[in-house]
Amino acid sequence: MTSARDIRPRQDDLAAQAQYLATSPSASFHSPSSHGSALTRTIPVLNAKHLKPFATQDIKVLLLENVNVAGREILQQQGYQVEFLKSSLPEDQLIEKIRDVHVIGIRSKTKLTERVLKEAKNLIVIGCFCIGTNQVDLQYAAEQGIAVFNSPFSNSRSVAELVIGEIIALARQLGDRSNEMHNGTWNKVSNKCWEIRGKTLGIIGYGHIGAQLSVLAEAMGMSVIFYDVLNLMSLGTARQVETLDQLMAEADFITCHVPELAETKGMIGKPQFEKMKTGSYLINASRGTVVDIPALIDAMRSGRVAGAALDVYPNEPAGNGDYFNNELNEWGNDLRSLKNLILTPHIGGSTEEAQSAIGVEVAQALTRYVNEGTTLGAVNLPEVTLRSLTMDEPNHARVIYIHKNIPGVLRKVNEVIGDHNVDKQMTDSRGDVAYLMADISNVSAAVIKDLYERLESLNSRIMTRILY
Ligand SMILES: NC(=O)c1ccc[n+]([C@@H]2O[C@H](COP(=O)([O-])OP(=O)(O)OC[C@H]3O[C@@H](n4cnc5c(N)ncnc54)[C@H](O)[C@@H]3O)[C@@H](O)[C@H]2O)c1
Ligand SMILES: O=C(O)CC[C@@H](O)C(=O)O
Repeated sequence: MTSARDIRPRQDDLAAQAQYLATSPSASFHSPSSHGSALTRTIPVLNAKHLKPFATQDIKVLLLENVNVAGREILQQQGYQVEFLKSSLPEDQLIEKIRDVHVIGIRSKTKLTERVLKEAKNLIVIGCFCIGTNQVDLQYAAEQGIAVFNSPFSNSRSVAELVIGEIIALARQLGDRSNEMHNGTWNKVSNKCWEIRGKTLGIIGYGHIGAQLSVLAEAMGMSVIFYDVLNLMSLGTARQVETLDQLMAEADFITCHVPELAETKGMIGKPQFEKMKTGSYLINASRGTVVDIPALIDAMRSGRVAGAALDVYPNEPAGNGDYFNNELNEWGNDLRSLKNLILTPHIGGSTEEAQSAIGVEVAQALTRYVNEGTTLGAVNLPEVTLRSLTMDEPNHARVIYIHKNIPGVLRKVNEVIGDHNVDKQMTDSRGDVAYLMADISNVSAAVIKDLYERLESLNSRIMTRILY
């Protein structure tokens, strides 16, 4: 039995359910991941009972944007109905599809706005198979009781390696020399081509990617400075600077690794370019809104910026093809006309290693959430977990009550569950939303139905699920 959102309860009695669970195909769920994924955050319980709130084949999953096969397989092995599409969908088609599904998996392109999520009447969980979660209205999702998971660092190394490659490529004008050779021109020059040894790298945003990059850059003889809103421990001999202006003025190479936020929108614009040293370089592999591209074009034309690498853009196509044109971004042709400018199609995290690690990590988080209600790693709900029920506890039920964080709720919930034997319980809140999990023993199907209906009738209710 689960939420009022219309996933219907199985009619089996509990004994039959236990029998079904014992032979469930979900054994892979507890197998260890080779990439140290989120799974390692939970302690596996021997003889754990796999809670299945409903026939797994009734769970509908929509995967967009070519989610990696490793993730797809984990969801398919659960018995869920998995629909897979290579690209994202236009909003009207997305709304049509999302009405029907319980789980959606996306990457950076699909925008799950309030308008889209309003139509998602059955949705219980969103998986962002990437780092960024700016494409989802996290607050609105939380208010609807929809959990959101991502993969916080599985592609960080891939991005850091790409940036290292770009620093050298820009310093040596590799893109231009290669283009010339492709066009039959031999142009053997050293003018304004540099070693990176001894140069200063300025990192904006010293999180997972920025810190990884810092270590790699120092290993190649660069000096590293960084700017971050948080006061952070510097790795190696890197040095935190106090202002963005200071970083812009000191660095030879500047690279952006901040999330898309209201405060980071247009954070590198005309005033910042004017602070840069003449002949310095800019790299952006964070989000397309962080750099003002017309201002970059001006700075490159004036010679202030000697080269740049862009991996992300304010508007990106839904899928692969001939779409990077002026219709998408009006400055496209101006950008293409510039020398020593590396343009890549948002591939910072696109390596085999990163994509399969992300696939496994996010698919496991989704499976754990659907089957056990565990929110560890959720980016918009409080992190709540209870140790797994075991096969020796066949008549237990797990109550999950997602509710508004208002005074007096726990008293009312305890009036409902307090007549039963509550083995364990955990509750936590995050902003306006709270998440309660309680394991109750010796319950019959009739009791479960009664508990469910009483919790659903409370005015604090956002979503009730009972797993057994
Ligand atoms: N190109 C790609 O394929 C690709 C791949 C992965 C991530 N990304 C993007 O890169 C971003 C950074 O990734 P991460 O894993 O390093 O994130 P992170 O959260 O680990 O680090 C971000 C850092 O930015 C800092 N920050 C936030 N706002 C800031 C501001 N206004 N000024 C200065 N610093 C600020 C934070 O304090 C934090 O230290 C992601 O949010 C994502 O959008 C792109
Ligand atoms: O794979 C993607 O679409 C996004 C990659 C990257 O920007 C991320 O946020 O992890």
